[in-house]
Amino acid sequence: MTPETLQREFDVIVIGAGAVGENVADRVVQGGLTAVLVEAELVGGECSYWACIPSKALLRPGTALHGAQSVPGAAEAVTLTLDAAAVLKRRDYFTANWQDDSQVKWLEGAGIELVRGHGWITEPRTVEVAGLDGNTYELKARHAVVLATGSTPTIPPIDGLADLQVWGTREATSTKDVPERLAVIGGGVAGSELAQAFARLGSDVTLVARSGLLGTFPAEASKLVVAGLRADGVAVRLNTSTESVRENDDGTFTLTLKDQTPDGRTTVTADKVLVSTGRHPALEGLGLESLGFEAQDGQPLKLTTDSTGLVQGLPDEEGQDPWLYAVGDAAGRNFFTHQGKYEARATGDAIAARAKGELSGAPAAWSRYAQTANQHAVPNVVFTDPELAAVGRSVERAKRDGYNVSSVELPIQVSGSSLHSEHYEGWAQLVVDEDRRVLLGATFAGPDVGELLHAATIAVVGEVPLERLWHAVPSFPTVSEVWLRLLEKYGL
Ligand SMILES: Cc1cc2nc3c(=O)[nH]c(=O)nc-3n(C[C@H](O)[C@H](O)[C@H](O)COP(=O)(O)OP(=O)(O)OC[C@H]3O[C@@H](n4cnc5c(N)ncnc54)[C@H](O)[C@@H]3O)c2cc1C
Ligand SMILES: NC(=O)c1ccc[n+]([C@@H]2O[C@H](COP(=O)([O-])OP(=O)(O)OC[C@H]3O[C@@H](n4cnc5c(N)ncnc54)[C@H](O)[C@@H]3O)[C@@H](O)[C@H]2O)c1
Repeated sequence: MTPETLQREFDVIVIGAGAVGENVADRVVQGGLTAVLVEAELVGGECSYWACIPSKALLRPGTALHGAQSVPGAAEAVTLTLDAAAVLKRRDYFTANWQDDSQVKWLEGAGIELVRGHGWITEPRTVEVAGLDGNTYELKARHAVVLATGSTPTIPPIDGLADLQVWGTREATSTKDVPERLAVIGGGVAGSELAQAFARLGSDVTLVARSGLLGTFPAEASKLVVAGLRADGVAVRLNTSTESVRENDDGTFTLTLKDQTPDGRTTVTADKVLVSTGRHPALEGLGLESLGFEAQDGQPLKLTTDSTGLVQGLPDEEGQDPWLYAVGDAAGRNFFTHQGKYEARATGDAIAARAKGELSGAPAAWSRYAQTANQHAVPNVVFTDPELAAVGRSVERAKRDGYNVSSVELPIQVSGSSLHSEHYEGWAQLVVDEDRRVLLGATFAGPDVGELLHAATIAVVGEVPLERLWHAVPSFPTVSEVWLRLLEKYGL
């Protein structure tokens, strides 16, 4: 077939059909507009095939097994270790074997068009797509173009690394085999979760963190995860930088680590090396330079968006609505699926409202068009065992933002936690705005605390006065009773 150039017009063009792009398109169509999604790989994006879903599928069996092993009576019934092949098979099920048919079907049902290929902006409201079918598509947007292109791994400048075929999180989450020895560089969320997943699947894991583990959490919380990883046999090397990585003749890798040993250096040999040292917005090759956006100081390009996701820095056009938006990882504010989808809902609704003349200028905070929670209440859970869960401001962040802050902390020791498992260890913290006596943030660490988080998110978003929160009685005997203990310790 001779390749063709096809011209199409839509109300809204969304580049990137990850969870975030899908949600923008859905809201736009629900708002009465037409939308096309442009996707270069799989509809569903990183989260469905290489990130949240497969990583949680790899973690959950180990957490379930450890849960049973931690309860006398059940522990006696557990006589074997994880069946790695069965875990990988279940992971394959959750990623639909890296086929996106069901997501495509969903798009069809939702009335969203799909063009498969790599897209980039050629001029305002115009996107060209090098179609995977060999055709070129020239797409025009009557109202908006949305960048929902996700993020790409940031590769650290470690000697030797650039030349080697090491694992990123994609290779780790989609692996068909469990390596005998795995070295993980990066002590953030992905590194901690995947180190534990592979340790429990049978790998001999070394996790190298240049400072503390999970450094964005309070130290009392993250140290419980360090203990959990070490209990699973992970060699957690804190305050250790990776000087070089080399491939050996037998295909294994040797890392030279700079640490506090008398020699100042040690080496670790592994069959696979996972690099999980953060991500940055995927904004390259999108034609943004033609609009005047340039990367600064050798750093990856970053955009600034307003509360509706509108990209800042483009000239106003007389009589025209603004047209360029960025959401989810591409917007570079939060790298979480749930928060990206929240942004997508607000952005999709704002685009539809602007198109219908129902919204002009900036929307009111907390209206359906504004991503106000981004400033106050971003929840996140680290799915290690024990888990970490946090929402809102930390004490340090609240102080920096000028709040009159106090905090209250406790080990989680309630009837619910004793019943949950033998030797339950947990920690909880509330961050309080003393002027308004409302919560600014909360952190929980411990087995299964992820499910405690939404109560805290509601309290922060609702700005529930502590005196009223006191009347939210946690059921007995749940781990949630830690809320009562925290409020009592606070003085209520
Ligand atoms: C290992 C790992 C585990 C994670 N676990 C969690 C978790 O448990 N919970 C959580 O909330 N978050 C988690 N995250 C973060 C989460 O995966 C991301 O925040 C989320 O995927 C972002 O969604 P998105 O739609 O913005 O981007 P993506 O899912 O990356 O989708 C972007 C899409 O755009 C496409 N694209 C990019 N450029 C173009 C182009 N020029 N033309 C056409 N298509 C293009 C890509 O192919 C991709 O499909 C995890 C991340 C990692 C790495
Ligand atoms: N459960 C979840 O919600 C979940 C799970 C995994 C990933 N994610 C998201 O995916 C994103 C990427 O995850 P991630 O763990 O790669 O990022 P991250 O930002 O959580 O952690 C990156 C880690 O790498 C370290 N690092 C950076 N440069 C380094 C260098 N040169 N040498 C050694 N260490 C270095 C940082 O200090 C940090 O500890 C995160 O922002 C997170 O939001 C979320």
